[in-house]
Amino acid sequence: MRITEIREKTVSIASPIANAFIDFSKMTCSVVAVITDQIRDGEPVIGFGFNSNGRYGQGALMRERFIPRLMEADPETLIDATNANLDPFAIWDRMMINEKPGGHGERSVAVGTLDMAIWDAVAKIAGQPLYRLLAERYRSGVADDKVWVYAAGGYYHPGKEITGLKDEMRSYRDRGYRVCKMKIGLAPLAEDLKRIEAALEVVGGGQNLCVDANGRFDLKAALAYAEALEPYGLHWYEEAGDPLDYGLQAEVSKRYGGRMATGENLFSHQDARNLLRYGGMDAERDILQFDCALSYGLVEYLRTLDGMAEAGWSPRRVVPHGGHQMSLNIAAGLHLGGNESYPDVFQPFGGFADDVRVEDSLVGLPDAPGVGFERKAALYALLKRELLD
Ligand SMILES: O=C([O-])CC(=O)C(=O)O
Ligand SMILES: [Mg+2]
Repeated sequence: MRITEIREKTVSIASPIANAFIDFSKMTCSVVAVITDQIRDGEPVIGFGFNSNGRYGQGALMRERFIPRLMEADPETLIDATNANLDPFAIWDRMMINEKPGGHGERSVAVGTLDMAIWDAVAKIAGQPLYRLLAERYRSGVADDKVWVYAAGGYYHPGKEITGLKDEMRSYRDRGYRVCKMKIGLAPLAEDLKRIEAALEVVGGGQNLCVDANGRFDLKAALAYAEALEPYGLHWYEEAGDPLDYGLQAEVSKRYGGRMATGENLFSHQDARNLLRYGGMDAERDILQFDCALSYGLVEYLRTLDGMAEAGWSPRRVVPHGGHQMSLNIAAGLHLGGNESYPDVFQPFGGFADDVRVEDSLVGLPDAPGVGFERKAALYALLKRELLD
């Protein structure tokens, strides 16, 4: 059993939206195909991956380091003999050979993208949906059959007035989402409060609205927002300050009475552990948002979850960033607390299988081998066009 070829391409996911820190006018994304010599239904097994959103395509790192390391390895060393399958852990170790510790940045995205494709191939070789394979290997067999999801959007957009924001939030609610998320921090506080109050008119109360500052605030601004937000009783207040400023997070956690969420820009189990050690977050109340695609993949995610358990955190406190099917599989298979969803933005990467409906903010997963990319027609068409044709 061996990987015969790995292909990668950078594609555009540009759009006119902006959060408090970046606009997405030049946003790109890596897509990869890991082609194996295994045959299922008369076709070679191919695993697909992509790098979520918000970090740019990582083709150069893959081409120069990670793909050659895998292709130069003795194929026997990348096999899981017990399960007669590829070994994602051996593959991860091989990709990370001669990489120094620390400084987790763009390489974690390159490795996370390849790792997604490896797990897709592993589940396809096993003939199982990934969430079931994960539940069998790591959670005594039973996957969740439904995952809680919330609708993320509420971006700043040229020409989008308050009525546009309300229409957007209403349309998420009409599509079965209970909790919705909107951006804050690009407008001044007073204007953001008007936007929040408008959204609250349509989502049915503070418990149904999250706000996301995308790491924009210094301590003073983060606290000013915390004080202004607290009376609304929001579902959560996300990424107030710089993702690595655990001191700021600890101070805001201490002063804000509601739930906080962060972690989408922490890319290693060491960074996640530092957040839990020094960020003052509450294991009974707060939410962690690590995204496997950005943070060295599922192999590293398992280490992050182990670190959380050691610190007394349940996996139910994790609701990953990214709105993609890989995190949805991890959520169902490893019993996380839910998953982000982008009903409208970052298409065709955001969103789940075409025939999956959201009901009362819950989604099921398709009964298809792998991650389920083939069950999302627009995404599968893109992967095929860019990587296989
Ligand atoms: O705007 C972004 O970069 C995405 C984001 O923060 C989220 O989905 O929470
Ligand atoms: Mg966010």
